Amino acid sequence: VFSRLVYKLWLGPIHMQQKLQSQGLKGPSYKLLHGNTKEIISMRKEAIKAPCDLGQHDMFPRILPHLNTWMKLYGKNFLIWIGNQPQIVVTEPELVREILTDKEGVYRKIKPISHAKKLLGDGLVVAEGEKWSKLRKLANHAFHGESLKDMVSAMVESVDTMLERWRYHEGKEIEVSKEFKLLTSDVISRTAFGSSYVEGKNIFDMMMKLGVLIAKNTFKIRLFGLKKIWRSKDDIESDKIEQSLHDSILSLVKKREDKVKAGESDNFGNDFLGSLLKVHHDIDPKSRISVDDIVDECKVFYIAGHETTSTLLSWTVFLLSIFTEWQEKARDEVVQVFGQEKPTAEGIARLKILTMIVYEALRLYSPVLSITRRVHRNIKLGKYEIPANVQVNVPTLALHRNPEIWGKDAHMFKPERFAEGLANAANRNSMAFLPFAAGPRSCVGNNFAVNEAKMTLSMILQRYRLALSPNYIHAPYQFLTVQPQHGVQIILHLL
Ligand code: HEM
Repeated sequence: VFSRLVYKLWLGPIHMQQKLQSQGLKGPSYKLLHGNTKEIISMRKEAIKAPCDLGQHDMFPRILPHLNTWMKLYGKNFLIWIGNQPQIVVTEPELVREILTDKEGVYRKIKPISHAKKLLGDGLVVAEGEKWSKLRKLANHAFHGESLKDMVSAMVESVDTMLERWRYHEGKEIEVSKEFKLLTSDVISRTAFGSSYVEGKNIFDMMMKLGVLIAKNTFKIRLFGLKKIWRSKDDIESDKIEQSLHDSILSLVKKREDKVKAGESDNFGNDFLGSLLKVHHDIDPKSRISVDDIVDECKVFYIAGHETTSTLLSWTVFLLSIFTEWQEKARDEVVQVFGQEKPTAEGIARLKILTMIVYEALRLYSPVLSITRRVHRNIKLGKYEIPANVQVNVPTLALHRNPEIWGKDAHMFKPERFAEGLANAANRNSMAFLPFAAGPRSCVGNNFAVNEAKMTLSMILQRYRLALSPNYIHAPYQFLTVQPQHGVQIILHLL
């Protein structure tokens, strides 16, 4: 046991470090047990001590200061250590393409552990192989094409409910990031699960509590096997939350099933939950999914379906409130397309300026910071020979602000970059803009999120002129996604 431990914690990492360094993959040196996590934690603490200047839109040095420092020292691709786990940070677009477009299953998802496992289970975000194909097919159907068009009226209803609350803040300040959390929770509840935010409120509350535990324990190194003999206060709490979360989602599922059993409905419904239940009851056992799969899938869509989009909305409103010329342009376009009528799916697709603004917000304030994979077997990545079980980490923000791709003004808000469409931005480099990743595991909710954001912004712009409150403090920080730490305070001027 002792010699295995010595190998795992010291000789193995040192040997791996030499092997990778000899190929040119340099990086901060491995430290016993912690790897580089202590340095990472202290650099991150230091970087967020003071707020940013309002004109600073390059978040990389603030949110990922360790990568910013090490990129300067070690180049575009380098090696870091998360505990005794080697991780290669990759920012070269050609290598990123090899990783994200892999069809042979070499670059696999990392199975979440501890509190993250309780949040995501084994749903679509982490599933692999046949299970992934089955779940992805269901989600593709539920969140694309015609299904998306059918969701428009539910989205409009949710935005209407939010704007009703905003009436009490006209001419005054409102903190919009909280509002957008409520809104996006309501939208995903209505569109995917046929309920309202109020019904799903305890589910969202529990997920946020798990989110807090994940954030608190990120980079905490636990000795292998220790968990089996000693459980921390956070472990015990997250066990309890996981159980309650499971029970709450199950009761939502049962409610839908009971309606069919009682003859109140002749099918499980056309929304995402309905399609999951249909597959659960499929006559072909090979096609079926279990109840636990349904619960995990609901968890994934509750969390992925609202947290990211609310962050996107907060940053876009922040940007519109300081770049008022773009706010005016976007409003002119919205009024031209919809007048004062409610947005429609066809009209949303015609909003060119608003799309450019949303893309530029996603480039600068990308809600998801990085994409991580585990190398399943020995593989050649560009010129590097990567051994199995090494992780690769693509910090998408590093590509989004790369001046070699985007030009010297990469750190500035310039929606005109996207004037010729997504494919023609960034010198047609398709790996330069990755807010939704790319390849087979790219975001299944991409169109849903962009539609929801454009719909919400259209309805806000039809009614209000947005001005940034002097109380706003510019402090992007990471909590699951990249959030405005102190919210986004906006003054609403009725038009
Ligand atoms: C602005 C909003 C959003 C952003 C920036 C975003 C970003 C991402 C990214 C970067 C990934 C890839 C993660 C990886 O490969 O490690 C991803 C995957 C995923 N996203 Fe999103 N997302 C957004 C909205 C949504 C919404 C609204 C939903 C659900 C309705 C959703 C559901 C998912 C799912 C299920 C996956 C996993 C797909 C798979 O592995 O096959 N996302 N998202």
